Amino acid sequence: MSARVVTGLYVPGDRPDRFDKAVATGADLVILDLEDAVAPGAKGVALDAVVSWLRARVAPAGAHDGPRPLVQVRVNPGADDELAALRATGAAIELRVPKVDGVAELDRIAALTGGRPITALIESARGVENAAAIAAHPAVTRLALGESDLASELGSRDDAVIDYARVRLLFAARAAGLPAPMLSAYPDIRDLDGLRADTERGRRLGWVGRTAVHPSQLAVIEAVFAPTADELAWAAAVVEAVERGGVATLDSGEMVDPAMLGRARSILGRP
Ligand SMILES: CC(C)(COP(=O)(O)OP(=O)(O)OC[C@H]1O[C@@H](n2cnc3c(N)ncnc32)[C@H](O)[C@@H]1OP(=O)(O)O)[C@@H](O)C(=O)NCCC(=O)NCCSC(=O)C[C@H](O)C(=O)O
Ligand SMILES: [Mg+2]
Repeated sequence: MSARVVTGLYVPGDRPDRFDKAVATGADLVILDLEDAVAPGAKGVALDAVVSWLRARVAPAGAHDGPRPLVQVRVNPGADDELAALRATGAAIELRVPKVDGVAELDRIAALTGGRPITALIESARGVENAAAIAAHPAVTRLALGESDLASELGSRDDAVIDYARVRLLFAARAAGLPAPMLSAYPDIRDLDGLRADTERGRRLGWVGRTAVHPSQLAVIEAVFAPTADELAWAAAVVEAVERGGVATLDSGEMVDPAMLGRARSILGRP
């Protein structure tokens, strides 16, 4: 996946009236949720709704440009019937697999997905400890962190606990050549200041993007990850100076060299 993916929006699978609305928000990623957003008694209705919508609205796998936004379906753990039904749609979706804590289950799931990319949602202490192996699995194209489930298991949502998990997943993802993960959903939809502060903390740790649970959160996420004018100017100066001659000194006095090119190019959105 090379296109920019910074904002994601979850929508419950049993709310088909909101699927097109989710797309219309302009989020880079729309996640149709069959797992925790759907009550146990509504799982079948949700799967039918998701399958119908995918058939009607999402291009087949292998179509030239793939769908925009990117569409993921979050399945239930162990729900092979869901994987089979989603595969049968032929739609160019990705799978978001929750509660991944090891690679054995990924081998089984990967065999059922028809080669569709998997985002492994890690939300347990065991999953965090196994993050490097999970990231290295050939079917996994992204890691994600489920902070609410993790906090439930650990009995703490303290910043130190969350940051530890965020750092572990960032290293695991990057060591496996995966993109930096997107931050977990921020559950308090009225607290946009809290969302901003927590997203800024995640950005400082190297995470890129965030999933939202309400459309009102998307603008905050987009703003936090938009490069500032200073960052853009710095990045342009680094690229120009280094491409001109290896080591250089910016007007600010900062020495720059090829080691800084990766960060500069990523700020500029260049490969
Ligand atoms: C959180 C919500 C239940 C709030 O719903 P509601 O109170 O009905 O919202 P509003 O009245 O404010 O809606 C205003 C308009 O916005 C549209 N809307 C709202 N939410 C969405 C959405 N998610 N996608 C698309 N459109 C949405 C409404 O239709 C209204 O439109 P209009 O009538 O035209 O004005 C609800 O937002 C919601 O269900 N959110 C998603 C919840 C979810 O999926 N949760 C699971 C993912 S997070 C998770 O699982 C955590 C993780 O695993 C972990 O462990 O950390
Ligand atoms: Mg969860």
